[in-house]
Parts: sequence; structure tokens; C-alpha cells
Amino acid sequence: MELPRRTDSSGSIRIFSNDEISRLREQLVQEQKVGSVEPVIERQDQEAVAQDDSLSSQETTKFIIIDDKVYDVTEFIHEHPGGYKVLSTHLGKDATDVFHAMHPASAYEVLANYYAGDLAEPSPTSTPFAHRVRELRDKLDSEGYFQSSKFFYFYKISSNMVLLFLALTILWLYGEFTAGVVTSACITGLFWQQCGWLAHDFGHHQVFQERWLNDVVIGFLGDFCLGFSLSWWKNKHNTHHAATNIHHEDPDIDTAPILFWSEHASADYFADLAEMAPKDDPLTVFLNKHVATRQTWYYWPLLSLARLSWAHASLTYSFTVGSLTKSTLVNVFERTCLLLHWAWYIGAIYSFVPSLSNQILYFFLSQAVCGWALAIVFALNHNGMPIITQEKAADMDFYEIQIVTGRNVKGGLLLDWFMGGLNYQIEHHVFPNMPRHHLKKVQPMIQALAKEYGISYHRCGFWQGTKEVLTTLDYVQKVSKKLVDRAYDY
Ligand code: HEM
Repeated sequence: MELPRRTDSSGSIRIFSNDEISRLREQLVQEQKVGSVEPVIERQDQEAVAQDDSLSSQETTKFIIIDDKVYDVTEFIHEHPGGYKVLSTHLGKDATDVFHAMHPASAYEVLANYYAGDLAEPSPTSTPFAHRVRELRDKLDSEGYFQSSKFFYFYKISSNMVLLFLALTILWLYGEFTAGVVTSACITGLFWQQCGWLAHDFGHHQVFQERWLNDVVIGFLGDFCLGFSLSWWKNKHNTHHAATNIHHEDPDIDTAPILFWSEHASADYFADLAEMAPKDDPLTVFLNKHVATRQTWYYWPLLSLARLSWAHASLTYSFTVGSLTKSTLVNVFERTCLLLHWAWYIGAIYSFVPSLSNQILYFFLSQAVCGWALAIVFALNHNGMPIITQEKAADMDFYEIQIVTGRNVKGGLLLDWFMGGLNYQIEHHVFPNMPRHHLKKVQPMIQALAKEYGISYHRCGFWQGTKEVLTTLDYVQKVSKKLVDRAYDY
């Protein structure tokens, strides 16, 4: 799509030289290093910026590049309907493909308001490979690959609701027997997991063109049925998509000190330990020496707590931060759906399960099954795949990052169901708003393109993928152990 341009009063278009882009970028890097919320601008830079009224002179210029045009988002970033966090992953960078991947046509009109000028030279991350993926995207779009089958989603939602009906009926009829409680808890856990995958598709606007319609369905499936906040999820998950497996940027791998997914994460955490060690209290010493260096031991039990932790984060986010769009209506809708979730869930346990021990069993087992079922899939999607430093990511195009950091999982219909279509993780990341029922057909096209350009494309079985995840945890815990030993035994 040809993006509209604005000119200044003399009718000329501002051209940004490489030096100017580097200078603006350096300011942004400095601001991020200081971690300042308030802008950091050197006096001479302020003057330089003030001379140009097409760029904001109030604070460090926050800009992004799309299709070789520069956009000043200094003020807009606080109003961005997708939230501050996701946009901040691309400040000072080329955001062409991530922008095209995540926005409907209406966003292009908004974009025009922030046009500041053109690049003097084409962006280096607009590689021949990126051009080929863009061509493929346009072709698939014209062939209807971005249109969803409403029948497919109707079938998926209704068949999933049957699971809830089954779980509650079993609890109602056999809630006094432990076997009934166990069966019902397992089905509830799987029902939630499937709600998660469905809410995910609506969250990426795969199903409807209208954002509000997708949001209403997420309110039902995500907030009411599953207990996860749509705004919390979008903020975290969209940032993960924008900066997949990028160290310091992707929230999904930012799990230290509970789990370390790379030597970078381990080094960040343990590198300063040598200076701090003498001052450490006995509990910290114990945790560092005996817990953080044994992550493979507690990995599986830990996953059972994942759902509880995300449900807690959802409530906290919704009731403190609130809706991404800052809309009061969305806030009320979301908070009501979340509270109703806990009402029906606790109400069902209380009404159908007479004994306290079985009530506790149902609660923890349903939480654990859902935690495992979600987290196993998340781990297969990206863990144990390359983690990229910010410096390296700056030289890679968006599509290349999406391909090298994702893992596709081979399998049949059961796996498709269990993984909610995320077994085509790579294709999902290249085209996040493509409905999941098209991904299987697109998979060989992306694989062939990756092969043509020598880009690593990984596809393996379920057990092989799980083994790779565990091997990575093991490798990183050995790195952690070396750093910890060095700190305490010197
Ligand atoms: C000047 C630049 C940008 C403009 C004008 C802009 C504009 C918008 C608009 C209008 C929407 C709402 C779309 C809708 O109603 O469905 C939106 C949503 C979104 N934007 Fe941007 N955007 C910009 C940059 C970015 C960048 C660089 C990223 C990613 C790195 C991003 C990620 C998102 C995401 C993930 C959403 C969806 C949020 C949701 O589903 O609730 N945006 N943006």
C-alpha cells in the first residue's frame, strides 16, 4: 500500500540523511540506557530539533521508519491503541513489516498524521528476502488467505463449549467421588487451554475485520471462560510478536530468576554476583547455589502453576493498568467478565463438590492441567530456539527473526487440536492475522522461501521439541552454575 506523505509549508519533503538518523537513534539509546521516563535531550540537540517543526521538540524524538519514510511518534506513542510497550520495541528502527503484519487498513490513515520525511537511502533491513515475503503476502491476500471461515470458528467454539458442559455435568453428577472430581478437573483444564487458543486467534484479529467484534469474543472466551485479561494478554503477546526471542525485549523469555532461557539471561543475573556475594544473606546464597542452578529439576512442577500466575497477573493488570485503549467501557466489560469467571468457577466447586478435600483437589488439578497444557505449547513454540541480542536483531529483517526463532511441530489432527494451530508457529509469526485454518497450506511456501535464502527453518516432532527445550534449560543451568561457583568459591 502506498503511504500518504505530508510536505512542509514550502511544499518540500524533508529528507533524513543516514547521519541524522544515527544521531536521533543515539539519543533514543541514551534515553533507554538511563531508563528515564522523562526525556533526555542534550542542549545542542534540542536546538537542532527545535529548528524543525515537523519533529516534536518537547522531548527526545521518538521515531520509527516504515517503507523508507520517517514517522515521529513522540506524542502518539502514549495514545497508541496497541499500547506503549509494543510500539516502543521499534523506536528508532525500521518497523515496516511489523506494522504491515499488525494493522488493519484504518491504521494507515492514522499513520499519515505522523509523517516527518523520507530516508535519503533505502533502509538496510528491507532485504530481498523481506521483499519476497511481502510479495507472497500480497498474493495470499488477493487469494483470500486472510479471510476466516466463520463456520470453522463456530465449530471450534461450540465444540469447546461441549467440554465445559461435560466437565460441569460430571462434577454435578459425580462430584462426591474423587474419580468424578479428577475427570472433571482434567476436562476443565483442557477446556481453558482451548479457550486460550481461540481467544488468541480473535486477539490477532484473525476472525473478524472489526476490532470491537474480536474483542467482544475475547471478553467471553478469554476473560469470562478462562480468566485471562484481554488487555494484559494483548500487551504481553503483541510485544512478544514484535520482538520475538530478542533478549531484553521479548516478555516471554524474561523469566529470570525463576527460569533462564539463555546464557545472556544467566550472565545478566549472575555476572555481578562476585561483588555482591560477601553481602548476601543465607537465603539468597541458598537460592543462588541450589535452586537457580537446578532449573531442569523444578521445570515440570513449576509449569503447573503457570495458569494461576497468569490469572493473577490478569486481575492485577486489569484492575490497575486497565484497557490498552484507555476506554472506560472496555475496562468495565473486562473487569466484569473477569469477576464473573471466578464467580462461576468457585460457584461450581462450592455447589457440586461436597467435601473440602475434593474441592481443593478440583481447584489445584484444574489449574495444573491448564498450566501444563498451555505452557508445554508455549515452550515448544520458541524455547530452545536462538535468542537474539538487540545488536544482532538490528541487522536482521523482521521476517528472518520470526523464522529463525520459531519451532514448527509435526503431527496429526490431535496435535493440531492440542496446540490450537500453533504447531505452525513460524507461519503464524510471519502472518499473525492469518486465520489458523490456512496455515497448513502456507507452511510449504514459507519453508521453500527460507530454504532459497539460506534461512534456518526448524520443524520437528513433539518429543524432539520437548527434548530440545530441556537440553537448553540444562545447558543454561550449567552456565549459571559456573558463574555462581565463581562468585562464592573465590
Ligand atoms: C505511527 C505508527 C503507528 C500507528 C499510527 C499505529 C496505529 C494503530 C491503530 C490505529 C491501531 C488500532 C487498529 C484497530 O482498530 O484495529 C493499532 C493497533 C495496534 N498496533 Fe499500531 N500503530 C503504529 C505503530 C505500531 C508498531 C510499530 C507496532 C508494533 C511494533 C504496532 C502494533 C500494534 C498492535 C499489536 C495493535 C493491535 C492492538 C489490539 O489488537 O488491541 N503499532 N495501531
